[in-house]
Amino acid sequence: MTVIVLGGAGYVGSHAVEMLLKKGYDVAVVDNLVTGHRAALPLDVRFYEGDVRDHDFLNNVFAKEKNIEGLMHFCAYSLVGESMEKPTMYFDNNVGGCISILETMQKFDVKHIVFSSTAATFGVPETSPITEMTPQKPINPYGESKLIMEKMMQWQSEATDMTYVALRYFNVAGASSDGHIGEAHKNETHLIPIILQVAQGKREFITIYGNDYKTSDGTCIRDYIDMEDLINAHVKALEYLKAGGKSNQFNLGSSKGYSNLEVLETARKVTGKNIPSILGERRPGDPDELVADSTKANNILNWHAQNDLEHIIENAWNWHKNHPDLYDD
Ligand SMILES: NC(=O)c1ccc[n+]([C@@H]2O[C@H](COP(=O)([O-])OP(=O)(O)OC[C@H]3O[C@@H](n4cnc5c(N)ncnc54)[C@H](O)[C@@H]3O)[C@@H](O)[C@H]2O)c1
Ligand SMILES: O=c1ccn([C@@H]2O[C@H](COP(=O)(O)OP(=O)(O)O[C@H]3O[C@H](CO)[C@H](O)[C@H](O)[C@H]3O)[C@@H](O)[C@H]2O)c(=O)[nH]1
Repeated sequence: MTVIVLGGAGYVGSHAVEMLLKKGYDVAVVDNLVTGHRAALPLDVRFYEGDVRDHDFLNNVFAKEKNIEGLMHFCAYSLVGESMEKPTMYFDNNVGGCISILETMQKFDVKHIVFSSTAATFGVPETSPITEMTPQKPINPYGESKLIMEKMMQWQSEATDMTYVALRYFNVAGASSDGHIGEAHKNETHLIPIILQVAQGKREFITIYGNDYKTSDGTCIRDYIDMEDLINAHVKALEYLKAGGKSNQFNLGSSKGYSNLEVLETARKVTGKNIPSILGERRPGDPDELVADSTKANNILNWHAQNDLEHIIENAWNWHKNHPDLYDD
């Protein structure tokens, strides 16, 4: 039985492929490489290059991969700032891709899908930490597109016998512990990899966006989740669905928040580098604090984050040091 990983050449998807293979699953990967890297995948994995919005392409893949027990779906555009400038591009790819995937699942009677949602579906929450009962009120097209995807999955699961799990990631970071794959976004905007690029000497300084937020030191607070913990949750979610679990949604984080300055200090400690920083303006659309309450994932999936921020940065630093040019493609 096969698991198809859609978006498997991306940052999160490539770590999912690695863990599924390690655990003995048969894996096939679909990716159009718009932001992904072929080099992030093992050479011998079955790889289909194409766009999930292309119905004929996806039909051909599903027809070839006969015994599909489930999908993991990572394909998306996922930059908040870019989504504010190009909303239709985000709805086209994220929602359009989801329509095509759900239709193809139905046609080929594929029963289960685990997919990436995001803390960005919550917008600026009124309370913290954020549970699954917290109202979802996205404040940008990216978060809105992911909320629409969640709702499409829900309606489709009511209309057919497919089941899904939406995993709402908080801030994903880190790399595989053996150091051979890691975060290699073509257009990097995330805090930890940018800080590590400064530590490597590839950038002069990190700009910390704003210090007048309603937090202890004035900088934003985020909840960082380790890549390997995150992928573990995907495997548990797939097994939960295969065992007959009902469609569900889970918030995934460590349940502990770190301010941007605390992240910077931890990176200085891990790398032993000075890492110069300057203070900049607030970045539009940044909530003060996003911290997950992952009790539900613990109760139902028997999942909790095991690795702390220091471990996350150690693995990320290991990857960045050993891959100064990231992937070569
Ligand atoms: N990285 C984070 O902190 C974070 C947080 C919350 C949610 N997410 C979600 O997790 C998922 C993976 O994120 P990532 O950081 O690995 O991003 P990524 O850009 O590295 O990976 C996305 C992958 O999907 C592929 N893709 C995109 N559109 C496609 C299409 N139409 N057809 C085929 N392939 C397509 C890309 O080429 C890429 O390989 C995304 O859905 C993102 O929204 C990420
Ligand atoms: O150069 C930088 C980059 C980021 N930041 C700050 O660092 C914090 C974290 O920013 P990231 O860009 O690393 O991550 P986000 O919190 O914006 O977003 C990430 O986590 C979200 C959920 O929490 C969504 O899932 C989203 O897709 C994902 O990119 C924010 O306060 C941001 O302003 C800086 O100060 N300087």
